[in-house]
Amino acid sequence: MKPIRFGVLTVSDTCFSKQNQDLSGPKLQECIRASFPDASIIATRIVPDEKEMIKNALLEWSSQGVMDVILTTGGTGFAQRDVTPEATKAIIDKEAPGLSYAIISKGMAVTELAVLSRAVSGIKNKTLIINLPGSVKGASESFGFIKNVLKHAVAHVREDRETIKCDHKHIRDLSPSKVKIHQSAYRNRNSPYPQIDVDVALAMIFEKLPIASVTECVDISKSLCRILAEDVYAKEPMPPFNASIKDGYAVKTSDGAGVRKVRNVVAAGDVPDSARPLDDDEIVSISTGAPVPQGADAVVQIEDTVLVQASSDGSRELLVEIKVAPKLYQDIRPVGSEITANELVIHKGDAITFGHIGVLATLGKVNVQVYKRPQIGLISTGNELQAPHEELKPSHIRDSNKLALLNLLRQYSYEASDCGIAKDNPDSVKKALHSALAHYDVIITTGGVSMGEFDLIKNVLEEDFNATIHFGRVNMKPGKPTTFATCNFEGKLKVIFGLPGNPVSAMVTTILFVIPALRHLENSKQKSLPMIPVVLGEQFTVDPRPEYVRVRLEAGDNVLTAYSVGNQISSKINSFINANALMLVPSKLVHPNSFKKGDILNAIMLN
Ligand SMILES: Nc1nc2c(c(=O)[nH]1)N[C@H]1C(S)=C(S)[C@@H](COP(=O)(O)OP(=O)(O)OC[C@H]3O[C@@H](n4cnc5c(N)ncnc54)[C@H](O)[C@@H]3O)O[C@H]1N2
Ligand code: MOO
Ligand SMILES: [Mg+2]
Repeated sequence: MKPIRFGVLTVSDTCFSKQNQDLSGPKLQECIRASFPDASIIATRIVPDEKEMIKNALLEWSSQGVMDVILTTGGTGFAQRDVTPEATKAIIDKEAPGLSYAIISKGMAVTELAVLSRAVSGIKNKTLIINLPGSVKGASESFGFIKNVLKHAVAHVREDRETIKCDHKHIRDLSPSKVKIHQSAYRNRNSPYPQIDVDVALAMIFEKLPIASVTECVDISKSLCRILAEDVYAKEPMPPFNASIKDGYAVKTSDGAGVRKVRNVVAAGDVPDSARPLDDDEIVSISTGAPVPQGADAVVQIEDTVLVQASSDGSRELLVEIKVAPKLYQDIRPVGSEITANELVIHKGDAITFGHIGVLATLGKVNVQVYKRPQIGLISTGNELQAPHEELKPSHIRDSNKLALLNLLRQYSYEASDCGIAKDNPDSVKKALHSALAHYDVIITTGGVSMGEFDLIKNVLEEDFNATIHFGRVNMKPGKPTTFATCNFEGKLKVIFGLPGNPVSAMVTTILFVIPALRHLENSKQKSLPMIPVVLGEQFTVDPRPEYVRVRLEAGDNVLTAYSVGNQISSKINSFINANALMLVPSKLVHPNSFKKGDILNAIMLN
């Protein structure tokens, strides 16, 4: 469906007369942008509590066919001058009372005073008009109560049958999950998923996921870490003129050493007099970065000169002695000596660093084409989970995975959105996944992927979303039950990483699988994180599974030495506090004995 086009009309005498600042209008714009990122806000306006002026604004906006929704804020109360509902009623073709009813009834859960609203909603031409309260809190809360039905409402007003059909399918899809857990006595006693190696799992991810072909234009200031989708050429040479490398004097080498007349001063940014090239025995006082005047072919640094005569007030140098005979072109950066005009300076496929951004700024290129990134949603699962700010109830723990993973992703430059906490029952898992799949391309869940009767992610993905589970177990410690699946949701390929619930397992598998997958999806050349050799500072025991051990690397003479941060159990989230690397200790099946102090293994740097 085409993005929704909004108008926001603030109705207030005091805001109109500028006695008060309009806060509700801007707040509603913020709410619109947050809930409908691709929507456009066609117009905003402030009118006084005058029925005719409100009517005129609504009529003007709804007659042009450019606005789908007009939100009004203010003038819905019992005061004598509150006339927004009357103005709205006077111009609409049809009422849509359900919207106002929803606002009032849901508002009553917040404050009893919501019953005092007289707000009206209705349709004029092809525009839906909704009255919202005047307070910032009331306006934003009320918008929150109806925002979920707006898309569907607009589709109806536009008579967009395709969207309506699709929305109805959504609603059907939200029927209870097909997964039944009452016969759990007969559940699998062994995992049906083969335990594959990490590199096989990674190869499978790269094989199943497409690389980005769609690009978007971004401002260079927002392009850090993005993958460039165009070759960048220089329009102009750099430097654009012959520039001095030193503070000193622009001279003619043919004059050699000796006393010279100082003709004038050329500072950085000055344009030298091109009509009068430098004469013999003349020099020009010049700053670093200033253009070298015509006729000069070298710069002599001030350290190699002596003042011979100054003006009587000391403000100007008249005669200066050049002590050392200059060499041709010394201390001059010739035009184009760093970048030539039309040169290919940055290549398509590069990951943009601060250095690239500096070059782009130099070239005057303010926007660049980069590959589109997937939108990422994060779901925690577990009946035991509470939000970090909550007092712990018996048998509960706080959800640490959500914030740890959001920020781990951020550390690798990816932004993800919080898609809530699902309970360990099929309906709740289905609901959370459904809403995440509707909004995001890559969904990361934590918890619920192992062997327990309440580990439901894999079943719900298969049964309710017809997902293909490409792998459901990996030969690694921690992270064994890591699950990778794809599904088709409304014609789009969606990617699901079902990560183990144990906090360390979730973080390690994000580093090993999710970051490379995200990089692959955005066409990055560097997918997996590089491993570097490190020297063991102590003995490390071996496990049947290849183990990713949190270690502290200490820099010594040309080597990094690894020490364990202690207990490596996958629930111990604080083991990340002193760790700066993940070191791979190969499986006992490959290397039966412990690794000794001085042995060399490979590690991924964490920070
Ligand atoms: N019979 C078996 N049991 C288990 C196996 C197995 O192979 N056979 N594998 C173990 C391994 S290895 C792991 S890892 C865990 C993975 O468990 P799940 O992914 O099913 O996760 P949960 O059971 O939901 O939770 C595990 C653990 O993590 C805590 N948790 C969950 N979510 C969060 C969160 N958001 N923040 C903080 N902590 C969280 C949860 O309370 C549990 O303690 O399974 C083993 N079992
Ligand atoms: O794989 Mo689990 O992550 O060993 O604890
Ligand atoms: Mg479990």
